[in-house]
Amino acid sequence: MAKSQGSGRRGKALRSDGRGKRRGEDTPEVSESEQLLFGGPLRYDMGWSQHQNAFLELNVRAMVTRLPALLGSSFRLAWQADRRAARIVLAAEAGRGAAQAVSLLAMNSVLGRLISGGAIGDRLRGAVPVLTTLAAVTLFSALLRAASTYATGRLEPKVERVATERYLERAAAVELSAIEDHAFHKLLDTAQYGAGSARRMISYATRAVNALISLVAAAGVLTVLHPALLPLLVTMTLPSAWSALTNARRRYESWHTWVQHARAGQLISGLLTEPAAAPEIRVHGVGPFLLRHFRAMAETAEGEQARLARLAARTGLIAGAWTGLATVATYATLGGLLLGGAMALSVAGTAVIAIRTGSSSLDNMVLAVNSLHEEALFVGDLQKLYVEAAQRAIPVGGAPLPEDPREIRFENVTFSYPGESARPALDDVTLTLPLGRIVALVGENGSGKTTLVKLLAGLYKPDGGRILWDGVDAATADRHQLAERVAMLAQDFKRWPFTARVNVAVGRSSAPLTEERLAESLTEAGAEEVVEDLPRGLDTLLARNFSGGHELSGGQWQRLGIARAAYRRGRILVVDEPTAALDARAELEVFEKIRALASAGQTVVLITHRLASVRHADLVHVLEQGRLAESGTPEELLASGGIYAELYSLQAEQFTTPVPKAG
Ligand SMILES: Nc1ncnc2c1ncn2[C@@H]1O[C@H](COP(=O)(O)OP(=O)(O)OP(=O)(O)O)[C@@H](O)[C@H]1O
Repeated sequence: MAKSQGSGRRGKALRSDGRGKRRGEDTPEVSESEQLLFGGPLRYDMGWSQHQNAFLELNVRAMVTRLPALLGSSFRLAWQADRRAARIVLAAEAGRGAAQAVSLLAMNSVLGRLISGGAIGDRLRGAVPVLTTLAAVTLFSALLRAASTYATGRLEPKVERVATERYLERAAAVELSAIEDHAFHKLLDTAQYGAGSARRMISYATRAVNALISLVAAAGVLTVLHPALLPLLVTMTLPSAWSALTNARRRYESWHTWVQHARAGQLISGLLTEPAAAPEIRVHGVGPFLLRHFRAMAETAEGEQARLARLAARTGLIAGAWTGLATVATYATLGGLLLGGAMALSVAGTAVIAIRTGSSSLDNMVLAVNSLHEEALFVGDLQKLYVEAAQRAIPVGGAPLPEDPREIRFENVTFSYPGESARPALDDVTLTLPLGRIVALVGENGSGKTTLVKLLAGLYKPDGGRILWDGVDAATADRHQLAERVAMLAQDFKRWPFTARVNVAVGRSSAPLTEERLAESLTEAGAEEVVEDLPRGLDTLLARNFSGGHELSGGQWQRLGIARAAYRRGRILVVDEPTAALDARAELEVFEKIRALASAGQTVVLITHRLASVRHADLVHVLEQGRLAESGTPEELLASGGIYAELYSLQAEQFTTPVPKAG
């Protein structure tokens, strides 16, 4: 990656993973492994392309013109995080620059006195006051350096924390549709590097400011000594600036080209160690297959590193030769000025020191600005995310929803997921969910049941039609209130890697945890036994990968999930396939519990394929291909001989049809 200094996560990604064979130096091909994983050479746009060319356009002129903007944005980041520390850094760095100018002038005076005529003792005595000043300035500069180091050390983690917190806060506040949107997710991915970059920008900006001030000091002193000396400083420093920029640009280009390869390598190494893949890796012997691909990728990565090293060595040689020539020219000019009597020996001595200081400052500045520019690209992604996340945030406020609505009505609701699909997930659906009852949603796979409850919970907005809570349109309602009234046990509910207690109480994490409510919820869900069997009861960590962690079976998790939904105490309880992982006895028990919840006045919206369990529902809506096909009580639907009756008898037949004898 194009890191000019330090390692950084992006540099690491390329070092550990790599690149494939090359057609030419700048047009690398993609390895077989990469094609295997992503289905084609570099078609997978990683989102980096947003600033792909920004860095490639960078040259000495661009670097200089962009410097004020870069320093400005670093300062803004620092200012937002800690104003006091930002002021200290700025003042200390300005002070150090001034101290450097004073030191150079003092040095000139010391040399002048030492070289002048007279007894050596007198000359030394004459230099003492200036030497004392020099010592005081050096001490002052050291103190300033310490202050700057301390303040930068305080600033950096704060800047990163502020940026990360804002990133996470904004990411958590966007609509579900944004999280599921491929483009937004890509931005989320890219922007995650922004906070680290913001942190690094602080130290690079400090270095750049410091180098800039000492450069100005050295240049100022040189101009005072002799106007011909300034161009010499520039000539000596240009080669290293060119070499630093060329190498950085190459690394950046290489990283852009190989970022996907790096990700593929990481993906493979992750697969080899993750617990979820472990059984199949062992039983199906997938390990050697994955390892083979990993090795191939690592080898191509090494090849890329070698190529970059070769080019860097060549550039270094050219720059070294150029610097050597420039140095000879500089000293020859100084010699000429001395010989011609245009410059005193003491001035020449100071000039040599100033040129050395100035050229090392310029070197440092090039490196710092180079890195600053690169980090700024990633901070730019983060800022873009902030803006987009704010645009896609769940709205705050809205019309109040009735506390205890009598019914929720879907009126001609149509909804399609983004992307291509043959038909809408919900197509002109009109139905009613009377509150305080059990309403079952039934239908074949993909008929739109889960989509319907997601719309009910406000996770998506209808493309057409309305969802009315006693006449209040959910689209304009207060989303916070809407979520408050819903408890949801999704099909793929989250198995939080926390304790059993937290896994239940997370159902309402905004309120303080109450043991009484926890115990009630466990009873309502029939999950007491699950907890009793845990080695440390409710305090057992449910994350097998941690020491002391424990894993539950699918059915046990499902009971905890029901307990979580019960703990939430939402007016409407949505349960999507609550018994899929339960044994027959547990299933009966869970439906009993759900019935009990409904008779306590809670509305239950139940999605299940187990039609025997639907018999106890007050109302059944049957969906087919996104449309409402039938509605009624289970008895009415059975009597009408429609889809429900057909699915019901298919399931019933499974138990009554004799199993054909083998052979
Ligand atoms: N997040 C999503 N993005 C895109 N399409 C989706 C998404 N979720 C569901 N779909 C599509 O929407 C349609 C309805 O899916 P839905 O999950 O609502 O069906 P379902 O009736 O709950 O199915 P099942 O019984 O299998 O759970 C399907 O065609 C599915 O492919």
